[in-house]
Amino acid sequence: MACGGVILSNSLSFYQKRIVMSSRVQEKNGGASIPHVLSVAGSDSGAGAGIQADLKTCAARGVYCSTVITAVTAQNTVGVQSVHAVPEDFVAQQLKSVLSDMQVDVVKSGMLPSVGVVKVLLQSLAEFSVRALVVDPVMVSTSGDVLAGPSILSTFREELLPMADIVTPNIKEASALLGGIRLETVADMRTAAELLHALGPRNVLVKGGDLPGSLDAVDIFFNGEHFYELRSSRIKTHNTHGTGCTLASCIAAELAKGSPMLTAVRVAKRYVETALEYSKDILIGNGIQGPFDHLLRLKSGSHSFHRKDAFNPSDLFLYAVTDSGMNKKWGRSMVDAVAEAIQGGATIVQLREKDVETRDFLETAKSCLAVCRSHGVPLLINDRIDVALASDADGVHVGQSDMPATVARTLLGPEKIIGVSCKTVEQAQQAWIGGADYIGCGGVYSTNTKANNPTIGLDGLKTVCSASKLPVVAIGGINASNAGTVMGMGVPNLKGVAVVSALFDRENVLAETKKLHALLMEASSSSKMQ
Ligand SMILES: Cc1ncc(COP(=O)(O)OP(=O)(O)O)c(N)n1
Ligand SMILES: Cc1ncsc1CCOP(=O)(O)O
Ligand SMILES: [Mg+2]
Repeated sequence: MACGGVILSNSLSFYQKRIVMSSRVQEKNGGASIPHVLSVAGSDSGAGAGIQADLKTCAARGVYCSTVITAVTAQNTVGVQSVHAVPEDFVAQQLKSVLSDMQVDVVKSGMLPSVGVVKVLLQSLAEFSVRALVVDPVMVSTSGDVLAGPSILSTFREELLPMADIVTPNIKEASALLGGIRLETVADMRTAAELLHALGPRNVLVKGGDLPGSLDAVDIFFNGEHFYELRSSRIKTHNTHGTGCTLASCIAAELAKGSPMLTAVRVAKRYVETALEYSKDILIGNGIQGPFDHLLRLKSGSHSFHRKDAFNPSDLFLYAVTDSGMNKKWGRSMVDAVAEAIQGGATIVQLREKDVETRDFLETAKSCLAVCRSHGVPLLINDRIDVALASDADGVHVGQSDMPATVARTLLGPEKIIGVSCKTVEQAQQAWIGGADYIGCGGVYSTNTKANNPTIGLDGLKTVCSASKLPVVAIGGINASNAGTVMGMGVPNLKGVAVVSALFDRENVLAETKKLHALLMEASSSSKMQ
């Protein structure tokens, strides 16, 4: 592949391409480049899915989006009434117009209605290199209408997927791509992800939104080495038309901004979940599946531009609590430690700084917040409501002798996350009444990190979890040797573990976080199978 005098081989990884391409952009422009996604997809007249969803998603994520229209559909919230495929040579002309002129970072493909259109796209990608290709293998609309027939499957499998940096099928699409195999469980989704990966894409995300009988929406991400089970709460709403297009274009947008693949996927899932939650009651059209509001602005009575992401209990899965003493001992800054923990799989971060000056605490909070935000990971502040407010962190964690949850809620407002430490069922009940979002329960085991903290053991943890109306994270003396036991118990409401020394009183935060993440994944999936 050649473009602008730079040869970009398909065998280069996304990261290698990023380095080569960013130097090229600087050479060409001598200035800042604008993240740019090209959406190659069908038009949806109802504007919930397709090109329209991609444009709105990229706008919401601060990324420029150009468009190549492959088909024009007449559709609404009832279904697809008619499809008019754009002639292949005209698709080719659109691709040439965009790619020969503009610096596209990532191509996202959606509806590709014929083998000819797939081939035209692949030819264009051979002529004009881009950093990444995100393939949403659209086959059937959410209303059940066929958008790409079975004749295209072998071209997808043999020619398109090997070029993809990520492919994002739902269960039906994954099954169709794999010759109709039955996909009924999360274990089946893992198998499908592995089989699809063998067809050549660098990463696979099998979306489990249609999986029956699960409370959470579970997606399986596989990068050829590791599986990640990505959970988000299932939002009760009919306004889900266009979620697949939106997820894929948000992944493309985050990649265009420079995020690593897993981060892009996590951010995209959170974005879709936030938009669905925000839009769950809006009414557009008379059909059974409505569109949602990508820009979070249309709800009647709501005129605020910014709305924080809703709290997601699955964020408690691997909860990293900082300690500047430990990080100093190992010679690293707080920001570096937090960045490594997130890279290793931490799903939420709490700054717990007992002995720092307020001004330093605030500066650290702001720097860590920038890292957390860029990865879609919430940042909480321990004890200090003032620091949380001043830094605009995502919330606070308070104990039984800190600010009561009700007061914290009044000070912070409805959108911030509040966690409360509880050792007993009564405290858990109070936390719920006070408007907390989750409880931290422990110390489960003894620890040197917090002095004079009686342990409650696994039995105490089980008792509180079973009675709690809020999601729970376990804390206290948890490390690689016992995290599996804690998560493997499979008690109700227990969503994860919070750890300090097992991550930060170690030489290699990244490796320790990865190890703990893998152990938790294994324990939680085996407890679900019991
Ligand atoms: C997730 C989580 N759970 C419990 C605690 C302990 O909070 P607290 O009881 O207020 O004790 P300190 O951490 O402030 O010493 C926590 N920090 N995080
Ligand atoms: C803050 C806190 N609250 C209860 S135990 C504890 C300390 C947990 O630290 P570690 O994970 O190092 O045992
Ligand atoms: Mg406290």
